[in-house]
Amino acid sequence: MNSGTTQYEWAKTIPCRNIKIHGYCKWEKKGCSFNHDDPSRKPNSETTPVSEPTSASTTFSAESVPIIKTNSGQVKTPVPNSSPLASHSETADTGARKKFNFDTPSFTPTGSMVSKFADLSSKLSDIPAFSPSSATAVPASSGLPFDPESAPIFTPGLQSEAEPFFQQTNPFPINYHLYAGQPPPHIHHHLKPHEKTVSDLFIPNNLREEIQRKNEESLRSISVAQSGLPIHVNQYHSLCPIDQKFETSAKSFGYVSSVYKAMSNLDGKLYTMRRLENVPITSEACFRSVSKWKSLNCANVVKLYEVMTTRAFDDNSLVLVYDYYPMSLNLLEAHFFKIGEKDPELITEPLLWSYLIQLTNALSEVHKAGLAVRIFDPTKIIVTNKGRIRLSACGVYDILEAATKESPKDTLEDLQKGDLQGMGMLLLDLAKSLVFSKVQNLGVTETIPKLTVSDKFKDVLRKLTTQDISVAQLQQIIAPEILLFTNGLQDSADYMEACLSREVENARLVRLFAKLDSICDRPEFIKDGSWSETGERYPIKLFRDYVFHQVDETGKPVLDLTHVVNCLNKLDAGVKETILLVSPDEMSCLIVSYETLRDLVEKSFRQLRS
Ligand SMILES: Nc1ncnc2c1ncn2[C@@H]1O[C@H](COP(=O)(O)OP(=O)(O)OP(=O)(O)O)[C@@H](O)[C@H]1O
Repeated sequence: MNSGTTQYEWAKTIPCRNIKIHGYCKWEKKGCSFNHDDPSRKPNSETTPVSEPTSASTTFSAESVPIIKTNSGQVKTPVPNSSPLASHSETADTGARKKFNFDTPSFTPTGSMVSKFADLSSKLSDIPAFSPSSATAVPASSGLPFDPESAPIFTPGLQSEAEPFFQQTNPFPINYHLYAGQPPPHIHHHLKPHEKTVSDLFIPNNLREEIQRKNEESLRSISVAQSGLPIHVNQYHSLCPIDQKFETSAKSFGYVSSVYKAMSNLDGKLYTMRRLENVPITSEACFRSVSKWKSLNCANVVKLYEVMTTRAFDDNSLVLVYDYYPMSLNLLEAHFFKIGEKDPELITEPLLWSYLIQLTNALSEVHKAGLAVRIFDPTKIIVTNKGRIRLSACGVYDILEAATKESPKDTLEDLQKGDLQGMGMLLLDLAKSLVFSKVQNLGVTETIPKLTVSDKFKDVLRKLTTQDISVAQLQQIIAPEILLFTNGLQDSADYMEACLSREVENARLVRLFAKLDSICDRPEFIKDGSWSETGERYPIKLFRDYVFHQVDETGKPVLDLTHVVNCLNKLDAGVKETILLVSPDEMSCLIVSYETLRDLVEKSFRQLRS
């Protein structure tokens, strides 16, 4: 065909089918012989800017995501059967014109996303809002007009002409590394009051690392073939030695003992098993005190759950089951040995006061329960957290004594007095490590004056080790220090709460991640276009792209954590704010609110589960 000439006169009266089908004819001025005087056409419709929002968007129904087939055969954008768009004067009467056509003058990027957004932002008010409507899919032929090609990528924050980049809606500087180390302190100095680093969004790295290490330690396991341990001991399985020394000498209790981590088959929780080999348990009477120990709840005593005898280890073992505290070390290991890379922690006077207060608390509770601790061995007190100690082998002596003796030698009162003295001796031993001169061979009364601690602490040590003092009297003497300690505990609780509040969003975000990923791109539904290529899942899929797969004007991935967190929080909250979602090929777009998206996610996830 020659441009500008009409070759076929007979065709002049026949309406051009391109106009019927596509809304315009791109050969109109280039030689097309057919009649282009379609009364429904507006002048220059073929030159309408492709980024014109009125022709760029469509509305979308939550309950039913109607389906349109594009010319390329792809099943595409949903169109509602009743929507604000239907009453739009231009779109209502030019339904056919706005169907997508590959021959439509193609969208030409204007250089950057900035200009695209700038065009769009001024027209935002023209984009009809999404309103959930019917649950029935609307066939393509009855679909509302939609020109996907002219729908630019859109980010809701781009309302301001002056601030066109969507990243600018984000309140924080971008940091792509979730777990990047803390920036050097001087960086903080230059931050404006409203500015934060990504690390401010999460719990401090050292705390996170500590918790992760504990989790790792909890998950550590060893095969039965390697450990030579039984597959299970009653309901406890997955036994793993905690004490790595594998010593077989009888130490603290006069019996060879070992400590294992084990999982209960009943509740799936981890417990600590203390096993003593070949204990001559002859009757149930040996376990007389066990019920009292089991009912004792104290923050400074490791809780005892169960005591049993077993032949699972091919001997007559006595097994005591306690709470499990991953990564804990006993006092000896914590302060006097280098364990792996960890140097022993220095003992200071504030730490000694803290230990004294915690042990006094333990004694007080134990004595109130009509029991006695009886052992103040530094290996039988564990440090479960920084500065937090717990008595770890309670109840063992009571059982051993009952198993080996006819009747107890000491009365409960004597044993309880002995506890105070035992505690004093333990603290004295710890305090000795502060002294550089040789005090090891001196008696108690000569050693105390040589200690490099305050007079008050020396006085307490003297009272504990050489005088008759009750727990109540001790509590009175150390009351001011208890208050100081309580103050520190409250500060620590506040700090932990603050850390927790930083991470509190993360749990719900993970749940959302899980849901989104469970719904989108399911391999078994790949052939079922109605699962995620159309229908109710399609907006979810587009939303996922909107959150995670944004690119900048050069096509480079935009890795903006704050955008991800913002979007997911809004989705979780189901806010009414609407966003425009555009398919990766820019052929489909839809406006949908977070509220609707949330309902869709919930509904689709429920469908998966049903
Ligand atoms: N409840 C517990 N949770 C976690 N770890 C614990 C617990 N009780 C003890 N441990 C740890 O187990 C390890 C061994 O403990 P302990 O020294 O009491 O056992 P042992 O060496 O077998 O005793 P013994 O001195 O009688 O030989 C220590 O590192 C201790 O911190």
